[in-house]
Amino acid sequence: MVTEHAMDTEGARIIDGKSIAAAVRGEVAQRVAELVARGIQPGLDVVLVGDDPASQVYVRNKDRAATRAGFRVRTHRLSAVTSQAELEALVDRLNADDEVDGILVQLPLPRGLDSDAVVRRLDPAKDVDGLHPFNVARLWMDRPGLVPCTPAGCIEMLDRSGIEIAGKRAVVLGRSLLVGKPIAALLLARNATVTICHSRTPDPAAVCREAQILVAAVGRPELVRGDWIAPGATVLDVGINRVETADGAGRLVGDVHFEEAHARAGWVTPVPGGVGPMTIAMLLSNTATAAANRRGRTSA
Ligand SMILES: Nc1nc2c(c(=O)[nH]1)N[C@@H](CN(C=O)c1ccc(C(=O)N[C@@H](CCC(=O)O)C(=O)O)cc1)CN2
Ligand SMILES: [Mg+2]
Repeated sequence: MVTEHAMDTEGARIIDGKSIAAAVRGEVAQRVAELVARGIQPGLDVVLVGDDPASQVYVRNKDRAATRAGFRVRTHRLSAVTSQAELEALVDRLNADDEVDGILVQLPLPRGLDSDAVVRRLDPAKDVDGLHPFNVARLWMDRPGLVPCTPAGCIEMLDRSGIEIAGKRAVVLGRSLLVGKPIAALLLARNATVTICHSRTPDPAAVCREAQILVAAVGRPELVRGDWIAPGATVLDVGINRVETADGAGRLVGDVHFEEAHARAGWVTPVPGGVGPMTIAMLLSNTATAAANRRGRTSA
């Protein structure tokens, strides 16, 4: 699960998101099998609006991973000219369908559609993205609820790598509803001392250098350089940025300059193969939780 290195000589230890995600998916498959054995077939409905190429890949991967884990999966593909009323009518129908345990509306929605209104329309008990205001409030109140998938995946990676959170200084770069704010809430709930940096923070490098746990989620390719990182820190890179290369093939980079981080940090997540794969694994986990909660079983 974790690649061992002696930090002084070989650099940071790599937190292998691919293998941790595979372990989580295996555990979820077990929980689904237990539900099925009790006569409950958990179901996930994924909604994709428009033809954004990245979203199409993510939705296909969600469908495939959920099917493999034993969920009944339906993917609803709507055209880019779908109206707000049509989209909300679909959400209403899925809310009312007792066989639907989880509803995921892939983001971003095409321009002109109000994603906040769509998310508010979801039944919070089926909101497996953890974005409905009810679930956001539960998170900040330290109450059990559905938690956004990528931040939940970050915590899972720390826990499964044996990295202590309580008492640590944590810095989160970015304040999005999908990642920055919820990861800050989760770290706070685990008794870290949390600072959020954003585009108006003076000298973010100096703030980041204070971090024992640094989470980068700003969508700026390789913004975080080696000298932003305290020696031995844990660095979670949530960024997934496609950059051009001389050969025209392009490549994926995170918000962190990997080689420089590797030379300074104690632990680091790669891109690809770090935080990204955890997003879908935690979606499956949330869907199993939603199914167990909705159907009156808490053991799964
Ligand atoms: N409704 C939601 N929309 C979006 C979410 C989300 O959690 N809920 N997150 C992102 C996209 N996303 C899932 O939807 C996602 C992003 C990345 C990965 C992943 O496995 N990345 C790989 C690289 C994949 C590649 O080659 O592009 C990695 O990092 O190794 C999975 C899911 C925005 N929308
Ligand atoms: Mg990654």
